Amino acid sequence: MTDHVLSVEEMRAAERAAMDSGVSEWQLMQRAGGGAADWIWRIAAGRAVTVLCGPGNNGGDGYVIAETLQRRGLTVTVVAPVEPASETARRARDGFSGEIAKTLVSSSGEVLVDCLFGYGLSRKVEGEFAKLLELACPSHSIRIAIDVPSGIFADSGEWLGASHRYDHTLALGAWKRAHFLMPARADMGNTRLVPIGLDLKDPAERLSERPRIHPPEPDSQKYTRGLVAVVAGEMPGAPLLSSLAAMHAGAGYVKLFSDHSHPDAPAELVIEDGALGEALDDERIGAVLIGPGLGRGSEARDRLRAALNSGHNLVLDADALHLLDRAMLDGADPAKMVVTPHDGELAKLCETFDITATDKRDRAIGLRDATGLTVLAKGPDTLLAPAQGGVVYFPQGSSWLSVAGSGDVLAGMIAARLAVTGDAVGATQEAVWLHQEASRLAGPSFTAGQLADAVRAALALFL
Ligand SMILES: NC(=O)C1=CN([C@@H]2O[C@H](COP(=O)(O)OP(=O)(O)OC[C@H]3O[C@@H](n4cnc5c(N)ncnc54)[C@H](O)[C@@H]3O)[C@@H](O)[C@H]2O)[C@@H](O)CC1
Ligand SMILES: [K+]
Repeated sequence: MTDHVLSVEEMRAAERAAMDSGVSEWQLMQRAGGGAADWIWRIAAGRAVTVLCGPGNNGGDGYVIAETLQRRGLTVTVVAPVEPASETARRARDGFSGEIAKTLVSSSGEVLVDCLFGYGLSRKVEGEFAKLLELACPSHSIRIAIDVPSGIFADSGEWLGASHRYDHTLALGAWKRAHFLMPARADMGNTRLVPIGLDLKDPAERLSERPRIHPPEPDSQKYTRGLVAVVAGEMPGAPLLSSLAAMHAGAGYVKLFSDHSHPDAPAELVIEDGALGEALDDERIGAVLIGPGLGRGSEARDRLRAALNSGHNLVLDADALHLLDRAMLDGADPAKMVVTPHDGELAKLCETFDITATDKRDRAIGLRDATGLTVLAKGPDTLLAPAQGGVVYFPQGSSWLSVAGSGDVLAGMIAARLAVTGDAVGATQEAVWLHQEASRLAGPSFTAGQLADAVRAALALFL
């Protein structure tokens, strides 16, 4: 299983379970160190390797890596400021046939392998360890972190001590939360998983699997293929962008409920003005999107109430997230709703619903638990807290997605996929993947309009 994302406690439990089933810690370390060495050997491509070994089993992995690479003919230097503290790490140290230095002798090198601390980091990295990283990281041209960069707290992704940038991070046995959370994620470079044969059951938290999107059924017609209603408000541009994205993301029919004139809208987009309550009273509607360009005045509030009371599947984004409160949710069905806050909107929602958590994952979970909503917390470390429980993480997306209107495009795609499938959690994941592929296809420095145009080609990659 490669999609589990484990907490430190769960990781320790998985390793204990492996040991209970007869696999020793030493065997696990051999698998971890041997698997990591395979990657490093390829990355190093003959260059000299410096391995930093800490006191715990992360350091133990380091000695296994060093011995494996040395036997394969690489020049290996091991630096270990302190003696191993665990029996298994001592055994690994004793199995290393080369010299062990206490400090870094040469101030420059080629490949750095950081095995000072893994998920056992329990406090800030200071003193000789901090100095060693300060010296070694900038002076090596390729930096590889084993399991997690030393100084990263594996459960939260925060740095305990100074941060350093790595080119590669090799996760051992299973992904940890830090592999998908900022700020850690930005400093890890390419991430790869080294399996060590753990038998992992039903993960509460996992990495989103690349989806398969199905073409319409042979007997489909425009209404059964998914009718999306995009509700506009004060500003005309954002809901138009959402509508365009929805049109390309597989919906059979997209209607924009707007009182603006929209001279730039394509002919295929049906624009209706007039009373919103009546317009939404159409049971063929598969999903409603409200929020982009909505505004925050009393009219916006009325439109949001109409959407919440419509009984349809609902995507709430942007301004709708500033207006939403407990009273508005009364009478609505949170199980049919997805909210898509970025960090600022998530903070506002947490204030509204009295959630005191400070980090992104805990806030998303807190909001989900307090409201029953499915929460997509957007950003460079987008994560999904489904109403049913658990957390879903995503592979790293393009940083070019940080452009105005990008969220409007994503919201439109979620609404489209939700109208097609009726499955809020599946639809949201499909849309995040489409968003990321569309950004790759759109090339660098795209506008949100160009991103929306690329959605159709992106969808073809998931059929
Ligand atoms: N337990 C197992 O079965 C396996 C563990 N593996 C490796 O073991 C790692 C976890 O091992 P450990 O639990 O020993 O933890 P670590 O190796 O991450 O570090 C723990 C040691 O460092 C000390 N320490 C923690 N924070 C410190 C700080 N800021 N300054 C100075 N000392 C500090 C602790 O007192 C302890 O001695 C994983 O990340 C992975 O690399 C792998 O070998 C796979 C198998
Ligand atoms: K490490």
